[in-house]
Amino acid sequence: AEAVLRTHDLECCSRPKTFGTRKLSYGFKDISFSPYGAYWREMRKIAVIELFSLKKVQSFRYIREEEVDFVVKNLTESCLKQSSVDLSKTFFSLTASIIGRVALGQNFHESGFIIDQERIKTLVTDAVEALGTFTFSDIFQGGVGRFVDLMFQRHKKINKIFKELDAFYQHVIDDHLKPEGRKNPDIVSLMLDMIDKHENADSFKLNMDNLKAILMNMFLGGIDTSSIIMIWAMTELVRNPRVMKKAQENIRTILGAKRERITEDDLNKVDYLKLIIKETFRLHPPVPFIVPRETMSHIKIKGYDIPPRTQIQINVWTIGRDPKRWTDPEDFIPERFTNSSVDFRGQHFDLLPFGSGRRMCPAMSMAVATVELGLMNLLYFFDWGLPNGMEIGEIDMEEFGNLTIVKKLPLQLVPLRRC
Ligand code: HEM
Repeated sequence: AEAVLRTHDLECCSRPKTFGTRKLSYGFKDISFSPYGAYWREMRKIAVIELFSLKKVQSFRYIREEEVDFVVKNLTESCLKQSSVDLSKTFFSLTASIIGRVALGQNFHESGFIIDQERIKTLVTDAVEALGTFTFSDIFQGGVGRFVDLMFQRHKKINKIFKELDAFYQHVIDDHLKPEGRKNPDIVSLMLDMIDKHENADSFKLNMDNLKAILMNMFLGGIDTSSIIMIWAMTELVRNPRVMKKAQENIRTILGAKRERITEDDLNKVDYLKLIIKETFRLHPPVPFIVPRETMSHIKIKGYDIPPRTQIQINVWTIGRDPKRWTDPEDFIPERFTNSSVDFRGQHFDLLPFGSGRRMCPAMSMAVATVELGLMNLLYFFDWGLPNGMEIGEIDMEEFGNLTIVKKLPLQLVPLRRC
């Protein structure tokens, strides 16, 4: 669709039934990414009010800060060896650790955890890819599509991934159900408390499947996306030394030399980094087609009639590079946002990395806090070089993926400790 959709149009859309819910409900019931219908309204209310509210995001601040400190410590060790670092891996590990601790109260670095980070990476990557792949049921709703998918075993791989994730969630839930099991204020503990409270409610009753659906949403929606935007931001910065230098000078001047730690108290002091993040979202939205929507009622766009239950794909990647909307759209120029009110919070339809309207990303504040803190630390403490005499023009910019778009080749850079 052209970028002419008004907020009202996005309000008239929900998720297509075939997206997530059907695909993921083959292996086991009711575990879904982005549920649809009346059920999602209750789940979304819980997510927005109880799990991703600003207060909750603040309460997990210490986890983000500790995990970013851990990255800085590891990078400092790599500096001593003067070796290159796989920043794609570093960022994935950072976001996985944060989500792991926020959601489950457990850390993937800890030995003895039932699943290691490499396996989580494989599962999350495969699951996101499976979600973004069209199946016959997407096109032929009802029995025919499902039958053809069954014939071609289109769901076999998806089922396998989701069964493994289900077993993992179940294990963590069982641990939380043991006496003394709910010692951390993590999402599993919070939801188990809610399930207890809801037990006698007349209306919507939360159950274990709802809890697993929330965990699935957090794992598949939160790990990949936040790491992707940090990878692209660092890639653009090394390709644009002027911007990198300006960003580092800005951060180091404002925060002063010899700081031992950068915390979230520092985030609002530095403006230029915020412009860099906006510019990265414009050129590299991690979810280029946002997540599929379906019209709930008849709507009219630019004179075209769109009937109910039509699948809508909104190409925010193209909107972000549209020469009618942006000057020099292919260039990385954070200054374009100086004195501009355009933001990514769902109100400006030129820039929609988190979507908009009733199904927009409920965890935007949490994601932005992670991205800002991570990048600010990397830019304050380190200078960054290319490995093995590589030239800027040789940095590979190929994209890869379907539902999320990642830099195809890992980003390898050499850190030099500065501050
Ligand atoms: C930079 C990071 C992120 C980006 C770019 C992003 C982007 C998006 C987009 C484009 C959507 C669809 C919005 C729409 O249809 O209008 C979405 C939905 C969603 N996101 Fe995020 N997201 C990010 C981080 C996160 C995190 C950290 C979490 C959870 C921990 C999360 C959880 C969700 C959930 C649960 C939905 C589905 C909401 C619904 O269907 O009602 N996202 N996200």
